[in-house]
Amino acid sequence: MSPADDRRDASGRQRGAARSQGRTQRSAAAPSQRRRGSDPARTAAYDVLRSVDGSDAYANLVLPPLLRERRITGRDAAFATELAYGTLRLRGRYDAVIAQAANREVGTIDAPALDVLRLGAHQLLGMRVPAHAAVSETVGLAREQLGTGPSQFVNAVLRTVGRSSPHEWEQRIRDSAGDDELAQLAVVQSHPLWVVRALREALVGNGRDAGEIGALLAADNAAPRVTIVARPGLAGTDEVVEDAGDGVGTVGALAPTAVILSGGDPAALDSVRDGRAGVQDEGSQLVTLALTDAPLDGPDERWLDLCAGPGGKAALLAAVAGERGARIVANEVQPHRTRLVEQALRAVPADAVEDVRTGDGRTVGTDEPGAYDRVMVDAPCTGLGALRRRPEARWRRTPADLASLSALQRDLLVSALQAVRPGGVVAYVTCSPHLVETQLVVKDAVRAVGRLGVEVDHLDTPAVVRAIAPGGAVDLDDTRTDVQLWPHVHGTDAMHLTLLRRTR
Ligand SMILES: C[S@@+](CC[C@H](N)C(=O)[O-])C[C@H]1O[C@@H](n2cnc3c(N)ncnc32)[C@H](O)[C@@H]1O
Repeated sequence: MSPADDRRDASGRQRGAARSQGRTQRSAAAPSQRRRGSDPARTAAYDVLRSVDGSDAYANLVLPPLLRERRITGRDAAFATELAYGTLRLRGRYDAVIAQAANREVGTIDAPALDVLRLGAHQLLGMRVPAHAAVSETVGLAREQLGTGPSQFVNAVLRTVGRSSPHEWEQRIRDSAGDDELAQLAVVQSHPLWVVRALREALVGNGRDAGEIGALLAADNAAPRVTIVARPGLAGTDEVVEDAGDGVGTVGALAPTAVILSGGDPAALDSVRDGRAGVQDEGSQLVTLALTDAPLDGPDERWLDLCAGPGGKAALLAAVAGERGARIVANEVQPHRTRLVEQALRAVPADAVEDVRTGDGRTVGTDEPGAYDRVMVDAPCTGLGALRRRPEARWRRTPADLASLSALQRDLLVSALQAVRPGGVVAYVTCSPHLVETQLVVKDAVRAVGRLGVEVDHLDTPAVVRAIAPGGAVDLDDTRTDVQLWPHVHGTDAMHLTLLRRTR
């Protein structure tokens, strides 16, 4: 268990460069508000955990408006974010610690008290907040939210947690998981066991070493870097780097459109505000550019994004289409997400966008057979490749999701292969490396369209991807025709990409 950062002040806030340079930014709340009751940042993190547990909310949708509404900014906002997201990611690990420290199953602890304990455990074991501050502030939160009785329980359990080091707790919870190495990894690296097994199979199925599983799980537990896409023809990477300020932005190593930020608020950048750039994982950029660069036979004028919401890939596709004199149709099944696509496309020249529409992508292939030159299928999936970004997702998904999602994925890919004309190309993309959602879906869909008289070639996807990356140095399995990216190898989400060219 490696602490996220050990430079914390007595209240637990990170002591960063800004502070040493005298550029500290305090909460916008008045001092009287800041000190009244428990700490606003911890209360915000607690409220996020309660919404996630109690109302099935998504942390990344709940936290930002809550911080804005309570006027929590600067270091306090960063602390609340790390506390909420880190606690959600490492919930499995902390529950094992809490069960031992409380000497009872976590299922017997009231859910609100358990959330407070998880927050306390993350401060003590994951954030290296000084023990006295972590315990007293968290007990104060428990007293305010739950009353005196529960706060005494929280106090006793957190004192026990704080008496041992992160390393000692790791040893204990590993021992409690028995002899199975994957079960030990599941508890120490805080992933459901079925996810650990599926990710290990995905590594092996993509020609990687099963022994990488520990590094992959650890990478899922680290906060992802903020990555910006500079949309071609609208903004250059140099412009975004300059916009980000001194030493904050560096150009990505994988996608020529990517800028990695070391800090700051991406929404504050001019280019992001006006839609010439956007926040987008570098792997997502790479797979999108791969579709635009995949070799095709014949005209290259009309592109389709079949599952476009909220529009990150559509905006990149449209920017490239604009440069090449092509135009895109963006389709999305959920009306509110179609509106997000429109918003994402606001800076793209109007003649690069033919239509943004709401519809079921599964019928496009029969409604408009052979109508497109390039088609993106960024299919709805379990998101097991983006666990860094969606802190609670790993606890929500179940193996049962795979059956319904893979049937939908297959139908969407079949539709795309009918919608593309012979000679055109289709990109099948997921932010999951699960073999059922990737290799098996492609195999099933290719077989299914074969029965409809549609034939396809597998393009050399690694070669297309390598040609895009500056310097070409991407660690890929060249014995395969598809590409699987990994957080622990590429620093991206675990995006899957298969490029197919229709031949008949
Ligand atoms: C992985 S997301 C796409 C992300 C998007 N390409 C981006 O980069 O912003 C999958 C999308 O597919 C949509 N979807 C689900 N079922 C669909 C269907 N039958 N037809 C079209 N879109 C569908 C979901 O609503 C979701 O917005």
